[in-house]
Formats: sequence, structure tokens, C-alpha cells
Amino acid sequence: MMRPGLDLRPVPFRKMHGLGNDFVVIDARAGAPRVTPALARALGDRHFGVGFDQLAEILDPDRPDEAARVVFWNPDGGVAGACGNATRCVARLLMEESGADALILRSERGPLACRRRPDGLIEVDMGAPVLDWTAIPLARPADIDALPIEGAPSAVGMGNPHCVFFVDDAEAVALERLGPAVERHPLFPERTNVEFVQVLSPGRIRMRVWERGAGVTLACGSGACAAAVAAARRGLTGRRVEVLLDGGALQIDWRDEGVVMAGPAALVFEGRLSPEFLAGALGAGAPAGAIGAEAPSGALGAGAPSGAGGAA
Ligand SMILES: N[C@@H](CCC[C@H](N)C(=O)O)C(=O)O
Repeated sequence: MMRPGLDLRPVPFRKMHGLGNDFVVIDARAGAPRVTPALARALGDRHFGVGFDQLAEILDPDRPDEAARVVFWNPDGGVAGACGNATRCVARLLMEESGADALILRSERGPLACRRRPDGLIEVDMGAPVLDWTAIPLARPADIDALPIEGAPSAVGMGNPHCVFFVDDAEAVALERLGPAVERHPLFPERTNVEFVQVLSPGRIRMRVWERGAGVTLACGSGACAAAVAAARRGLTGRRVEVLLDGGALQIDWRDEGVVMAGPAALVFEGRLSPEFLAGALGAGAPAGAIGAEAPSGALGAGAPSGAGGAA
């Protein structure tokens, strides 16, 4: 039921995916109202909302050489510092909009150079891996190539934390049981994404993933980058690998300039969030500048990072 006197307008959105890692994309450029943690949680509900693994919010750039800023929300209402698959989706949209074959997006972790390859795949330089325990972050000093956790996983940061286990058979891993336990392991003060990796050959790995703030997903771009870095550091693979995920394959190349990921980006549908849904999602109201605010001002709404234990 809509609150009396609340004037909400439908909010356009797109549904996209990269290898089945699915996203709602909201364009909040040009002073359009901002996403709030409450909206992200309501919209992320696959029964009462639209459902997504992440919500990508596109914002105006603050540098002339960049196309846009992008904020990634998890369905728990927290903000993630990186999302490789959603970065490709946003890059595809903005390349189609501008006609360019290359552009720079900025996320919480910094600039991300994106380009469309001749084979149609979208390539993103995800930046250098974070290998310093304080920055991943870990709660205390530890060997990042053999953490003091059963199974001796690796820790790698890609703008978000990842805990990578090497296993003999990725299909046999009890992801739904182990994922949530490792996500909240005390060694990871901001929680962590969890990857289980089976090395198939020096150029190919199989990976299954449990995402922080989202659960089991069909693919994770930053996780594939982290897994490739962890495997190469252990000498199990070269620096160029194909990563086989439940939703398909990503190509990862750990170069001097950064970890470069290539994969598809698909548009599924476009829609509009109804005023009725927005009123229910926003409950007692939204802050100025946010979707559902009665007098949008363009002010930035801020969500707590998923790592800070969820959003307000
Ligand atoms: N699906 C993403 C990663 C999403 C972020 C993650 N859940 C987090 O909280 O860090 C990807 O493709 O990288």
C-alpha cells in the first residue's frame, strides 16, 4: 500500500548478466535519485522484488577522461568494492550509448579500463591484485598463500576480499555449507568471497563461488581474477588461464599492468520499478537525493560496505 501523499515516480532499470551472475542496473546520472540500502535489499529479493546478485548504480563521472562512476550493491544492502561481471555489463551499455569501443569506469577501487574486443567480448583491466594482508584486509598478519584455516587457502584482494581454496574436485564441495562459514571467518574482518578451485591444466581451472552478501552465484569476475592470481603464485598455472564457472568461461590474464578479464555481457530486459513497489521498499521514507525522497536533491546516499557487517 502506498503512503498517502507520497509522490513516487517509476524508476527505469535494466536486467543484465555476465555468465549468469545477474544484475539490476540503475542509471543515477544527471541528478537522478540515488539507490539506498533499503531499496537494494527490497529489489534484491527474488520473490518480492526483481532479484539480483548485484545492483550496479551508474553515477556521473568526476573526471573528464572517465565515462562514469559505478557503485555495486549486494542483495544484503551492503556495498562491494568490486564486481567484474557487472563492470563488463555497465561498460557494454555505455559503449553502446557513446559508440566508443573503449572507456574508463571508476569504482571504489579506482579506474577500470574497459574495451570491446573484435570477438565481441568485453575486456576489463581489474587492476593489480592486493597482496598485502592489511589491505585485503586480514585481521592479523598471515601467509596469504597458506592461511591458517583448514585447507590452507590463499587470500587475494581485487578491491574486495577473496579466500581461494584449492581442491581435488570442485563439484564435490559443499558450497552452501562451507561458503557462509568461511565468509564470516574471524580472519576476514570485512567478511570475504569464497572460491573453490580445481586446477585442470596449467592454462585452465574450474571454480565455484560463494559471494559475500549474495551466496552461491553462477560466476564471479573478481573471484576468477583472485583465483588466477592465487594459482599462479603457487606455481599451479601460468598467468593466463581460462576459468570455468557454473555459468560459463572467463579469460584471465595477469599482466604487469593489472589482471585483465574478458567475458560476455548480456542485456535481458528493461523495466520500470512501480511506485507501489518503491513505496513498500522504502518504508518510512528515503533520505534527500535518494529514490523515493520527496524532494530529490542529488545528494549522495551512502551504504555501509558489505564488509562493515551490512547496511543500515
Ligand atoms: N559478482 C562479482 C563480485 C560481487 C561482489 C561481492 N559479492 C563482494 O561483496 O565483494 C564479480 O563479478 O566480481
